[in-house]
Amino acid sequence: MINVIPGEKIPTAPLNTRLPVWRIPGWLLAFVWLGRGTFRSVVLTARYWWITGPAAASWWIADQHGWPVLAGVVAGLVAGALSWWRLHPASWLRCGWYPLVGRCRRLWIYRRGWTSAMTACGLVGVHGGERWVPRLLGVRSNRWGDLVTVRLLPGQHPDDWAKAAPRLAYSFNLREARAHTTGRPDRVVLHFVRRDPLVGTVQPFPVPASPDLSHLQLGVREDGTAYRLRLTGSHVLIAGATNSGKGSVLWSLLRSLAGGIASGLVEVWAFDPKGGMELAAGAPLFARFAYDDPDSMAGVLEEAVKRMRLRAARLRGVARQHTPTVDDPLIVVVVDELAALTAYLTDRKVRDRIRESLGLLLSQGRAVGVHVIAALQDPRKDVLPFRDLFPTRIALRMTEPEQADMVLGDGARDRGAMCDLIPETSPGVGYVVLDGVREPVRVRFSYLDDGDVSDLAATYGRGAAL
Ligand SMILES: Nc1ncnc2c1ncn2[C@@H]1O[C@H](COP(=O)(O)OP(=O)(O)OP(=O)(O)O)[C@@H](O)[C@H]1O
Repeated sequence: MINVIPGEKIPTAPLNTRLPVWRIPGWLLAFVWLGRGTFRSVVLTARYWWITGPAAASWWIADQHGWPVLAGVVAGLVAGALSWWRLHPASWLRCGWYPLVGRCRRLWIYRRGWTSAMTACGLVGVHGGERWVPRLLGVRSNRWGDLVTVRLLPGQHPDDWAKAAPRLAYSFNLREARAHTTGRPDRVVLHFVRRDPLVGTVQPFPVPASPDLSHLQLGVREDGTAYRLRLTGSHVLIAGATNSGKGSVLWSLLRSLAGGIASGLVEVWAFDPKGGMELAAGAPLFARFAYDDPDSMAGVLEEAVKRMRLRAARLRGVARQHTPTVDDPLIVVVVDELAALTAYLTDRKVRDRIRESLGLLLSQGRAVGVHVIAALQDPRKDVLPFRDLFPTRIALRMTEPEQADMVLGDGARDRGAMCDLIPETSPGVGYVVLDGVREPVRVRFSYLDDGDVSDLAATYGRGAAL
């Protein structure tokens, strides 16, 4: 029997030639090895100049001037570093300490275990019978973690690294890591978390007198920097299981707007279908406050739609984006539990009225300064039509792995949004997608206790409850 394979055969070797046998003398081999060894030593000396440079200088000083002089120079350098740290800690940390930590961790932690970690996590490529390990390009450290830049191998995608990131973290004896894309398509940055800045409660931030609607500070990111939300031209959906801290997101947002509420530039219309439990303490901050009675909530929402339509008619042909003024303020519609209005209501007529109004506000409100901020416990299909109308989405702790994708978009969990793994002991921690950044970012929102909420209402409230 003959096997006939329909295809082109790839020759094992393009040209079969028999090479003559060369006899290489031993002295030539020794010479080549010596040359290679010298070249490698020079490369290593140059690469690790920050170790070889000071070592050579110390040796020279000790040789030329003796050990006491070397001890004096070292003491002087330590004193200089200490005074720099005392006088200007920020620049010392940025330009002195963290670069040194980054170099040491690159050498001692990442370089040492690199090949074994890459192999164990399936990131090694095989080509022509040889194994190729991705190149480690650099390590930058800060107070909270290390940013490790890596060059991708042909055929790799940043998603491969995002999936492997949790296992890489454990390979380097850390708990968390995330992979981020960079401006260059051949690189990824692995963010290894050494100390979690989100472990402790984040205190409320100072209230700006006039809120910057494109940079409202609501929390802290896992690299220790501030998380700022862009409300201009957006609606915000906050999803999370019960006790995940949805209230803290709402209150952080209301606090960041409080200066505008007091000056009349911002009007908050609050809806608390759970009977006013969550939002009642802030009633003086709200221009409208509807709770409990679905019929009255439907009425207030219809009023918001009317305002939006009048404003849209006024702005048509004049401006493409509304600018808030005291006479024509920004309207922020806050809904504490969206599904209670759109899915769980038994009165079908009222539910349809509410659905229609919300749909109109969400689809037409952004440009005319009417923004919806809604919290949601269960991001299932009942609220699906509305979910897609929220450009900004925040996913707190969830009960099911697939819920992160439902809120933040397909593939969000694979890219690092492990909402189901957020511990119950970390309320207010969640994931957000930032403008222009592919991978979700972990943040913790500031927490206002009952006293903070009452103070906020007393200081910035306008007292117009329905
Ligand atoms: N950002 C935060 N930092 C620290 N603790 C928080 C934070 N947010 C909430 N908590 C704590 O978690 C508890 C539950 O928070 P919260 O009521 O905001 O959750 P929720 O998601 O709104 O719950 P529910 O769905 O039941 O309304 C709070 O009483 C508070 O003790």
